[in-house]
Amino acid sequence: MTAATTANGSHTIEDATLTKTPLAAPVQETELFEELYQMQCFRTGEFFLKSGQMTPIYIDLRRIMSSPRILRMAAQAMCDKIVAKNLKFDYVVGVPYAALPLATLVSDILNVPMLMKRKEAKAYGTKQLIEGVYSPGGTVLLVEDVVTSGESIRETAEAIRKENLLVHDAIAVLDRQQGATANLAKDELNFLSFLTMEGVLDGMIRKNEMTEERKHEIIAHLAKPF
Ligand SMILES: O=P(O)(O)OC[C@H]1O[C@H](OP(=O)(O)OP(=O)(O)O)[C@H](O)[C@@H]1O
Repeated sequence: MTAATTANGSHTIEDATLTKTPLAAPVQETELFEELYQMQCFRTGEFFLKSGQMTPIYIDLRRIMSSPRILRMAAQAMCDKIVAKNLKFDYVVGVPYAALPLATLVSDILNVPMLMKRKEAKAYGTKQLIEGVYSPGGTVLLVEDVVTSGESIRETAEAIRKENLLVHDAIAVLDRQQGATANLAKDELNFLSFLTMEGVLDGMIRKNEMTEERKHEIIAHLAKPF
């Protein structure tokens, strides 16, 4: 391993001994839905989101860290999309906190270095908001678990751009389809997801846990501004 020092004293780590982990067979949407369903990641009822909005369906992907196999499958699904879209980046950053385990695996599968963005800078130590080894001008790919408004991605991109890093793309396991794509485009962020809310609701219909009528009610509810 070699560490190259740049003009401002930051480093890049180059490890010629690392090779990319071969990608497994592409993950299918229905396959990942089934695993998330079995892990009880989809809950109907009344829940409140970060935005304060009530939602009749809550999607909790934090649960999957308790299954290394499913966590890896979700990361692999994003990697399939990253490779298919030919996204170019030098670092992977998870949107804290829920996406950190996913970002770690994306970094591992694609053999691209990871950085970590803190929610708040510490008042001691180096006081850095972005942890890890990087060079200004590098490009970051943001990784999320579930996206609602896209605000958490936007905040993370803003902090990263302040460090003179570039961000063009963000990818999530699941898009709740509540305006994130359009919101993020305003900040010149291209947003992709592997699963969608509509896909989840269709999966729940297949499980006889939802009717078509209820699906349309939920989609109409989620389309309301918040
Ligand atoms: O698109 P948004 O409207 O920003 O909502 C999505 C964000 O909300 C959740 O995180 P949360 O804020 O609950 O924090 P956590 O990841 O620390 O659990 C989720 O993990 C996303 O980061």
